[in-house]
Amino acid sequence: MLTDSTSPHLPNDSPLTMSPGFPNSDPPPDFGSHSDQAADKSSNLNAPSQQQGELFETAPPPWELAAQDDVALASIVFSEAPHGPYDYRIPDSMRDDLVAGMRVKVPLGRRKKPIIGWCTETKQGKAAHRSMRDIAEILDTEPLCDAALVRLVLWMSHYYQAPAGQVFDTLIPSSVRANAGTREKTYLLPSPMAKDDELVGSLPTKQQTALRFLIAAGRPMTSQQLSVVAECTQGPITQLRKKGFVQENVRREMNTPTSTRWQVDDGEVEVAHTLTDDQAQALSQVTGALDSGKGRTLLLHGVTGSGKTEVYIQAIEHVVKFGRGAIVLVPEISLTPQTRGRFERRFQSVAVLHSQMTPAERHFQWQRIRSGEVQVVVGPRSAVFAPMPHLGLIVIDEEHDGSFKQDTQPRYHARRVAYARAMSLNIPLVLGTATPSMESWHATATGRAELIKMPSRVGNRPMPDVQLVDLRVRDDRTAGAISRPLHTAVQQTLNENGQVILLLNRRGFATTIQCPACGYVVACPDCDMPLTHHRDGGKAVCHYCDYTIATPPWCPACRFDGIRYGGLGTQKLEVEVKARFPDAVVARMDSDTMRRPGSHQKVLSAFRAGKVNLLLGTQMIAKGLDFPNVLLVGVINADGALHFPDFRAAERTFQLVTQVAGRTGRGDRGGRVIVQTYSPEHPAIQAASRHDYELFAKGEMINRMKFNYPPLGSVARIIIRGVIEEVTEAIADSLLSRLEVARDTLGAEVRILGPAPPPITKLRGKYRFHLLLQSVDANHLGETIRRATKDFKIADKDDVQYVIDIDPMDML
Ligand SMILES: Nc1ncnc2c1ncn2[C@@H]1O[C@H](COP(=O)(O)OP(=O)(O)OP(=O)(O)O)[C@@H](O)[C@H]1O
Ligand SMILES: [Zn+2]
Repeated sequence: MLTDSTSPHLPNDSPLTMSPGFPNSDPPPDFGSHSDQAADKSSNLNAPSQQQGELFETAPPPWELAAQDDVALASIVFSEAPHGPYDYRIPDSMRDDLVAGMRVKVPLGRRKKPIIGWCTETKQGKAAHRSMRDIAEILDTEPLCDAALVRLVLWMSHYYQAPAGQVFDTLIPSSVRANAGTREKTYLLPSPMAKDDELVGSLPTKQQTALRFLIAAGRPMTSQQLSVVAECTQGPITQLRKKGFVQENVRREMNTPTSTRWQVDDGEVEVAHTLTDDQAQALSQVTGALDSGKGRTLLLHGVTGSGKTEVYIQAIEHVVKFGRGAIVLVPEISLTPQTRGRFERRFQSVAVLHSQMTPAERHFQWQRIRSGEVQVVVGPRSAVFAPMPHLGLIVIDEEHDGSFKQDTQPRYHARRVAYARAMSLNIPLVLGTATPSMESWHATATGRAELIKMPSRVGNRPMPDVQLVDLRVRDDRTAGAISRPLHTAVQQTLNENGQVILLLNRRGFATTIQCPACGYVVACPDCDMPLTHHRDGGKAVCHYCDYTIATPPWCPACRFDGIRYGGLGTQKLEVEVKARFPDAVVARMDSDTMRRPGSHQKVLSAFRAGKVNLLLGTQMIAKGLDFPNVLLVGVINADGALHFPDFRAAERTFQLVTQVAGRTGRGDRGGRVIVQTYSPEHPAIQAASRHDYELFAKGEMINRMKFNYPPLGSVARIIIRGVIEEVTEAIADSLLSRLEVARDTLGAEVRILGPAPPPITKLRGKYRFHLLLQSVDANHLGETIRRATKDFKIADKDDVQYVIDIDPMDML
């Protein structure tokens, strides 16, 4: 992200307007008419194609253009194939109502019924051919996306190479599209006829009474309400309607108001702190950026416990003072009551978005946000699309977190999108973290982002001492997962009434089930990955697709009955911990124990209250938690993520160890960290043990430079999947040749690798191949793929699909 060449606001990106008046290409007769945006222009690296989104309002309004054009047209896109855009004629009766960002119904192909599409643009133009079709119906009275969000959609569609219709569906939750939790209510109001006293006087008494009540009320009423105040049955009211004395007005309303504030009573208090010098300095840099009225990116690099949240809050207070609002993105797993509470206690009107909302709640919050009453939206990556009318600031907390990248189409990164949105609105984007992503760090080095440092903890608390335990040293090892030094430290901490956090980034009990006699590994038939044994319920589960069987008591291959459970998951660790420290109250936090809504809160408040002595779990315990009595953090195996075939493996390891280490030493009693590892000399682990981000970043940047990996270059990945291995590979091969041709025609500098089987060779019953593309110029990369995949059709009978992943976050 943040590479110059792709910055949406840069002028050199720019003949990108949705310029009306561009010649229409010949449309396929059955599919409406191809829109300008789809007009076939041979791609040219220096003049990106017309469909590229432009985030700024640069196009003159349609009526200022070419007077010879004579029809009102709308560009419509669809979330299902064919995606469009196609041009439709806007009937005169709809001309004043249709605006980009609304949904419409239009005829498409030979379909019997009109289908739903999104309007991306209205314009004046020439009907391309006589049979050009008309918009059938407009579905929204107000656009669901304002002009700026429509531009964001078009930009995302271009950059991530995903159909605009799909991007719209991502921006606007289905609960909003379906009006979840609302119903239509019919209101009555007097018609002009009711002004005629003589006419009214001629009505039967009951009807007259009812009508006079309605007139006196001076506001629309439902017939129910009217019958109550007028003390009559529905009969007279129905008569009034029939005779035309009252008119009907249908409105959509929320069924029941959903409570907007919850868990305010979690026993915590939130006071405005007197800022430390670091915080005050950071805040003034952020408010300076806010007051500059410019789009700027600020990277707030503050060590764990440096009080970044307080800086966000006071910056948002500044924004709110000017009648504007802010969006705060947090990783889904840090949407804890603690985070929520911090914001809810400090602002009047907060909307917290999370994955466990009902559709009605989601819709309700969306409407609240759009109405302008919400000051702060807090939520995971999708909150970047919150329809705030006066957005003044976007904050991304833990900006390095992998959950900001969506792993289904459109595969967007919330940081990249937030950047695009902020720059187009000329507002600052604040990225906060103790462990900046290499992308953001590089941006500060090249001047595209400003660096703000908070190098010390609140109250000048020292960073915790980190001790590395080399698991290769036999004397320290035990039969279990906990080494001798870690065991001693846990015992000491418990004796002193301190609390302990243990991190193991693998859920389940045993991570492989293998037969010692024949070597057979129990694997998922659909994914070819080893199944993980889960003790509760005696299940073997595929962690990629959730395929579940009863754990086999003997080897399915050779019937040997001594099948072995190898590898270590959080369940097994829990058993070991309970055996070693029988007096301690232990809680486990992983996605298996945290399935039910509210389970997070339950465990964390028990931990806060001191009812739990030892908390163990996966990475969900590594972030954001702020508990002063945690005196020891243990990392069971720091190498877990280190040996992944991924250029980000070291970065992830550094982040995880640093973040979890940061959970201790946050109170007056200090704290220490024990990290168990087989590679204590690894630079990522060394740097994490010294809390030295810059040391890590420097070494890592040199590694990335060798191969032009991001952030020094751009990467894209194309995954091809299909049911028949040979067919899938053949299609991957033909895609490769198209990519090579496209690259050579464009003269683009792009390295293409593959097709090769990725680490996960089979997923949900489909074979997989991938192609990796690399370039120092994101534009070259994007254009090459766009050109190669344009008109690339795969026969239905082959049953092969491909997905494009721009800036992929994993290579699995
Ligand atoms: N100026 C201050 N004076 C006293 N306490 C403060 C101040 N600012 C923040 N705190 C407290 O310090 C603790 C740490 O703050 P916070 O959780 O914001 O840190 P952080 O930088 O986000 O850390 P992490 O990256 O580990 O999540 C919190 O309990 C917070 O209430
Ligand atoms: Zn599977």
